[in-house]
Order: sequence, then structure tokens, then C-alpha cells
Amino acid sequence: MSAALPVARTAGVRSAAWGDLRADRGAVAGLIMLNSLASAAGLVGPWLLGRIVDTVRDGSGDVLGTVDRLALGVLVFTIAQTVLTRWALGVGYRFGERTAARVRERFLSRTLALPPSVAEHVPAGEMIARGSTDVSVVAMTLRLAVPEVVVAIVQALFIIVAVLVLDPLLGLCGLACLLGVGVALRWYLRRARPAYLAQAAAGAQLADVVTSTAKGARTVEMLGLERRRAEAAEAAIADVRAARLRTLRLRTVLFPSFDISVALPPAGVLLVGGALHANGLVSIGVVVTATVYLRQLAGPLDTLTLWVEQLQGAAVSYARVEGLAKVPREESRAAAVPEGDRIEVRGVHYSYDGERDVLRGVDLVVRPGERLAVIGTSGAGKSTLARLMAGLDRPDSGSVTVGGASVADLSPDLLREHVVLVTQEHHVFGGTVRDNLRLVRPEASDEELRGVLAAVGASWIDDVPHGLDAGVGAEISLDGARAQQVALARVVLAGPHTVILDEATALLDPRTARDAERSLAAVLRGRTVIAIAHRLQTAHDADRIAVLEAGELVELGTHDELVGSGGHYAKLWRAWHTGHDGYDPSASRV
Ligand SMILES: Nc1ncnc2c1ncn2[C@@H]1O[C@H](COP(=O)(O)OP(=O)(O)OP(=O)(O)O)[C@@H](O)[C@H]1O
Repeated sequence: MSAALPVARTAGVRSAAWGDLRADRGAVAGLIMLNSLASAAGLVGPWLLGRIVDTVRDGSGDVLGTVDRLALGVLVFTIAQTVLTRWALGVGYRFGERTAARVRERFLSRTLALPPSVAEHVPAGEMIARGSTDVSVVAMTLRLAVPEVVVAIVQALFIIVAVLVLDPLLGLCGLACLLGVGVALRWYLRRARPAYLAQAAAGAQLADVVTSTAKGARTVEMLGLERRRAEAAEAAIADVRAARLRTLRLRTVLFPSFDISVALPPAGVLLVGGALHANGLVSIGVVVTATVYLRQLAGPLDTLTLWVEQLQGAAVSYARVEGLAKVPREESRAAAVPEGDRIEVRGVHYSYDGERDVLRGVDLVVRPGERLAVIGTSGAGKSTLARLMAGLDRPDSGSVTVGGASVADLSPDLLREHVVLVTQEHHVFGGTVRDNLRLVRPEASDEELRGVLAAVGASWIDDVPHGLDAGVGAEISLDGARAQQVALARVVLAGPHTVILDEATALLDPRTARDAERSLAAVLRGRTVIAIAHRLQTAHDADRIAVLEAGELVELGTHDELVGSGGHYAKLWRAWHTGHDGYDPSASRV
């Protein structure tokens, strides 16, 4: 089942943003202080201008000298405002860069900590979209928008307070004319969050369709699915287009309303100020100052309009990035501690899509030290059962325990000591051979590492120039067989009492498979082995055989017992002997 990742709610976004601000409080304080100084300096110019107008109008005393001094003051404070604003922006940009890095690191560590059961069911496009588009949008906003928006907000606040202090009546008149801005913004903000969320989800869906088509290109080609995949991509593109048009429509209403609204306050103040001056209630200088202040307000308000769209998109991206915090972490699974080696599967039901059970009431006890083969037709649920027994997924109902503790509740370290699933996927990570082995036991000595490599027949390590220090990729290539040996050496190093094999050697060519099986035999010695058997010989050689059919355990016993009982297994066995079964007859030992 593919499950969408959670998105943080508004409260979660607010608290994460608060955390980011607190983490860099020095810069935040500096940002606010410098902006306040810049804004205060910006207010002095218009006030001096008003004084110039009043001085000229009075016409008494040294008019020219006073106007020169006042004009010099305008120049000095304008320069001071420019310098302080630039300085504040610099502090803001650095704050933005640091915070963006913090958001990126947080996203990465949360992604790495996703439980396998979640990570494997998340659509690839969703992870790609969050890790690339969303993180970039947040980083870009923090870097560019946040500093400018902070500057704009502080400037706007200073201007509003200054107009009110200058003349409360004119100030109130100016603010009343600003109501239009508030109405336009409110209209926009109410609709923006769902619209931008839908836009981000449509983008992720498109990325998912494209990625899965590219990943499964061979299958698409083999089954002639090109047209269907192209149609799916076109449908996803149409959804993206519709979602983008919706947000574009919102902007086409917001921007003109905003432009008209910011032009109203200076006009209103000029009209009302003119009437008040005519009645001798305010000086002409005060009217000029108030008008210039409100005209200045257009600057910060323009900046806010320009960025409000970016901020909306970024808030949604931030909510998607922070949504990862809502996925339960691996650490929360650390409660259970097994007492013993016995694996018990009791009344297990499991469904991928929440509708169809692919395992239906499976009961099975694996005795310590035994070799159990699980067989069944394709789709019977063998791999699903293997994943549940390895603790990678949790049953919907029933239980899977090792030594009495729920396997899915073991911490990753504890789980590795008890049960390990070996499949045909052998991940090799960047770094050295040593790094790759120590993933399961960081404190393992070089002697131990050489010992486990020798145990799986990886003698090539002695011929590699830097041995355990060889860099994977750069100095040594770990191809299929070597990658598998490294993976198996990791299993030996982890030292689990139970190994579950699911197609561990199925995709290797016959010669490599023979070597791999020799390595595997060394790994399995002395352990409980549960093998998803794709070859009947594997089942024959096991201590017991479990037969799954359509998600149910229909038979359990030794080879002889099952052949004697004349059931499913007996039919398969006879069919194989006459050469008509669906199993691959090439032998593999469990
Ligand atoms: N990730 C998944 N999402 C949805 N359905 C799945 C997923 N993995 C398996 N299934 C379905 O669950 C059922 C059991 O699959 P499972 O892989 O466990 O069977 P299997 O017996 O191992 O088959 P095979 O031998 O072909 O690997 C099948 O119908 C399969 O299509």
C-alpha cells in the first residue's frame, strides 16, 4: 500500500518556525534592532520635509539657513536609513542561510530515521518532491523573502505609529483607507493554503508518475504499457495545470486590489488634511509629512504583496517538510526485549490496501535451530510473511513475536541481534568497506571484520590496495556477487539467531549463485533459518515445510509427512518429478 506522508498542521508549523527563530535568536534580535533603527531613520526625512514646508510658509528669520540645515538632515537620515537597511538585510540573509541549512539537515535526519514500514510504502515522487522542491522553496524563502518581509513589516509598523503620533485624526483617516488592503489579504489568505497544498500534491503526483514510469521502463516496454503510462502522465500534468491556474487566479485578484488599496491612504489624507488645514486645525507641514509617510507605506506593502504568494507557497512546503516529524520514530519502538529465540506467528492478518487481506489468520511457530521452508504459488503471501517475521511491517491483527516480544517493536539494534532478512537487494553505501560492514556494529574491530569477510569467502579483500580502507566506487567496485558477500558479512557481524531468506540468490547467474550459496551456507551455520523457497529441492532439504495458499497456512510438516498426506505439497512434489510444476527445479540447499 502506498501511503501519503503526513503534513504538519498550522500549530505544528508555528511551533517549528518558533523553534527555528529561537535557535538563532542573536540574529533575530539583531535583525529587529537594525530594522527598527533603519525605520526610525526613515521617518525623520518626511518630518524634516514638513518642517521645511512650515519654515518656508512662515517666512520669518533665517529661512535659507534653516532650510539648508533641515535639507542636510534629510540627506544624513536618508543615507543612515539606506546603510542600516542594507546591514539588516545582510544579517537577514545570513540568518536565512543558516536556518535553511537547519531545515535541510532536519529533513535529512528525519528521512533517514523513517521506519522501513513507512519508507517502503511512501510513493517515490512524494519523497522526491519534499526533499527537492519543498526544501528548496523553504530555503529560498528563508534566504530572500524572510529578510525583506521582516524589513517591510518593521517599516510599515513604524510608519503607522508615526502617522498616528503626528496627527491622530489624519493617522486614523489613513488607516481607514488601508482597510482595503486588509480585506484583499484576508480574502486571499483564506483560499491560498488549500490551493497551494493542492498544487504541491499535484506536483508530487506528477513526479511519482514520471519516476515510477522511468523506474519500471523495461516492464512498461515489455508489457506494451507506453500509452497507458503516457495517459497517466498527461492526467497528472492536467492536474498540475488546473492547480496552478487556481493559485494564479487568486493572485490575479490579489495584486490589482492591493495596488488600488495602497494608493488610497495618501489621497484620503490629502483630502481630509486639506479640509482640516482650511479650518486651521493642522499645519500644512503636518499634512505634507503625513502624506509622505503614507506614500512611503506603499514600499513595504508592495514588498509584502510581492512575497505573500511566496510565503504562502513556502508555508505549505514548510508544513510538508515538517510533516515528517509526525511519523513515529524508530526510537519509539525500543520498548520490547525478547526472552529466547522462538518465533511465533499468531492469528496474523495483513493487508496492503486496507481492503484485501494477503495474509489470513496465519499461525506458525518456528523452533530455535530448525530450517523451515515456506512455499506457495506466486502471490500467496510468502514475502509478506517474511517481512512481518523480520519486523519490517506490523500485522493488522494477531502477533509476530520473538522470545515473547513483538518483532516490530524491537529497536533496530536489538532486532539485528535476533532476526535478519536477507533478500536479493544488497545495498552498498558510500565510504570504505569498513564503513559498510560497521553499519551493523560500529565497535567491531578490524580482526572481526576480516573474520566475517573470510567466513563468506570474500578473499578479494586481501588483493584490494587499501584493504578495509578501500573506498567503495573509487578504489573498489562492489558488483553483484561482492555486494552480496558484503551484505552477508554484515549478517554474520550482526550475529542474529534467525535468518530469513527471501530470494537471496534468485537473480544471480548460476556461477555467481553457486559461490553465493557457499557464502550463504557459512552464514546460516548454527542459526534458525526460514527460507522462502522458490525451488522444491530447498523445501525437500528443510526440517519442516509450511505451505501458504492465498494468504492461509494450509499445510505444515516434514517433507515425508506432507508427501504422505497427499495435499498441495504432495501434488507439487509429484508434478515436479514428472516435470510439470511451476517451481524452478534447479536445486538450492537451505
Ligand atoms: N507493496 C505492495 N503493495 C500492494 N500489494 C502488494 C505489495 N507487495 C505484495 N503485494 C500483494 O500481496 C500479495 C502477496 O504478495 P507476496 O509478495 O507476499 O507474495 P509471494 O507469495 O511472496 O509471491 P512471489 O512468489 O510472487 O514473490 C500479492 O497479491 C501481491 O500482489
